[in-house]
Amino acid sequence: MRELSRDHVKAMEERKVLQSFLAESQKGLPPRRMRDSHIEVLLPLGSQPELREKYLTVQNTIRFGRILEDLDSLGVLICYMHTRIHEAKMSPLSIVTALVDKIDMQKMSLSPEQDIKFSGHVSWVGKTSMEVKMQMFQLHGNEFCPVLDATFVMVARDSENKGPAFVNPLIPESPEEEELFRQGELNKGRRVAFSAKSLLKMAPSAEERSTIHEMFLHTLDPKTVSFQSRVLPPNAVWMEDSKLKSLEVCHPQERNIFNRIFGGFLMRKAYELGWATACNFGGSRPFVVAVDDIMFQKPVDVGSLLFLSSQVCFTQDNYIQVRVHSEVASLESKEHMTTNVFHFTFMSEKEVPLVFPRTYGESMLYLDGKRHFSSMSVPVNLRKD
Ligand SMILES: CCCCCCCCCCCCCCCCCC(=O)SCCNC(=O)CCNC(=O)[C@H](O)C(C)(C)COP(=O)(O)OP(=O)(O)OC[C@H]1O[C@@H](n2cnc3c(N)ncnc32)[C@H](O)[C@@H]1OP(=O)(O)O
Repeated sequence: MRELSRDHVKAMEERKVLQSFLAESQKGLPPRRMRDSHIEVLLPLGSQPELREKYLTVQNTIRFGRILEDLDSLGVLICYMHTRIHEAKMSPLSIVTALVDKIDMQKMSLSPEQDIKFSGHVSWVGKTSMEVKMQMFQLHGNEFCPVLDATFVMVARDSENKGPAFVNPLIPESPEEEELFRQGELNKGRRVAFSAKSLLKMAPSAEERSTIHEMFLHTLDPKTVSFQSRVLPPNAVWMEDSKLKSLEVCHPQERNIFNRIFGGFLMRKAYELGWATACNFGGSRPFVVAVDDIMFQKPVDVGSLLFLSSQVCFTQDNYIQVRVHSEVASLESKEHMTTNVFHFTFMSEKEVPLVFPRTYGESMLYLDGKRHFSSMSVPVNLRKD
C-alpha cells in the first residue's frame, strides 16, 4: 500500500461523506444548458509580465505544454460547473480526463507578450461522460483572435474515484447547440469506428498493405537477390533511429486529490519529448499543428516511474507525425503498464526526410501514424503573424 500524507488521508475521509449526494440515476439530476457550464478565463500574460516566465520558451514563444495543462484544468472546471449541486459545499464527483479528442492550432506560434483568453462549455453528455469544447484566443491589436480549438472527454467518478457516477443531462437550446450536441454524438460513433478498425485488432486495408509493400521494395538492395539486405533510399531515416526516451519520477507535487498524477502534467512531459523528437528529426524548429486521440487508459499513481518513448512514425512534406508511448512501473514491481499513447502532428520550417519502417511492427506504427495524420482537419491553415 502506497503511503499517503496525513492531509491526503483527511481529504479522502471528507470525500467519503459526499457519497450521499450522488444520484442513483441520471433522471434524478436536473438538466443543464450549455450556458450553465460556459466559462471564460483570462491568462494575463501581456498585462502581468511576472506570469510569463512559466510560459516562456527560449524562442520567445509560449510553451505549448503549459497550455495543455491549462486546457486540462479548464476542462475539468467546466464539467464541475455543469454538474454543480448548489446545496453541497464540495462536489461529490471526481472528474477525470478520459480523452483529448482533438486540438487544432490556427496559429503557428503564440506570443508570450499578449493576453490570452480561454473559453469553453460542455457540448455533449452521455451517462457518466461529458464532451467539452474549448477555444483559446490571443489579443491582436484590440481584438481577441482565435488561435486554438480543443475537444476533450471527461468522465465522472464517485467521491472516492472508485466507480462511475451519473452526470446531469444536457438540453440544447438553439439550432447551433443542437448541431454541437449532434456532433458530440457523431464524435462518439467515430471514436468507436476508429477503435474497431485499430491495427491492433484488424489487418490493414488493401491500399495500406500495398503502401507498406511498396516501401519494403524501395529498401531492397538492388545488388543482392535477398529479402534481408535492406538499404535506406536517399533522404530517408529508419524509424528506429528517430526514437527518444525519457524517465520521470512522479513526485507528490504533480498529484491531484486522489493521489494520482495530473493528466496535464503527463501531457506536458509527453509533448516536450515529442517536440524534441520532431526537432531532432527535422533539423529545424517544429510547430505543433494538431494533437489527437490521447486516451488516458490508466491512472498514474504518485511514486510511479513514468517511462516515455517517442518516435517519428510518419512524415509528409514539412509534416512530422510523432507518437509518444507512456508506461508506468511501481518501485516495488518491475512490471510495466501502458497508461497513454499520445499523437502529435508537427510542422517543420523546411521539408523533412521520409521515415521508413524496417519491421512489421514498425509498418503498423507507420500506418497508424498515417491514419492520424489524415484525420487532421484539412487544410491546415496556420497564420504566421
Ligand atoms: C489559465 C487558464 C487555466 C484555467 C484553469 C482553472 C483551474 C481551476 C481548477 C480546476 C480543477 C483542476 C483539477 C484538474 C484535475 C485534472 C484531472 C486529471 O488530471 S485526471 C488524471 C488523468 N486521467 C486519468 O487518470 C484517467 C485514467 N483513466 C481511467 O481512470 C479510466 O480509463 C476511465 C475512468 C476514464 C474510464 O474507465 P472505464 O472502465 O472505461 O469506465 P466505464 O466503462 O465505466 O465508462 C465510463 C464512461 O467513460 C466513457 N469513456 C471511457 N473511455 C473513454 C474514452 N477513451 N473516450 C471517450 N469516452 C470514454 C465511456 O463511454 C463511459 O461513458 P458513458 O456512456 O457513461 O457516458
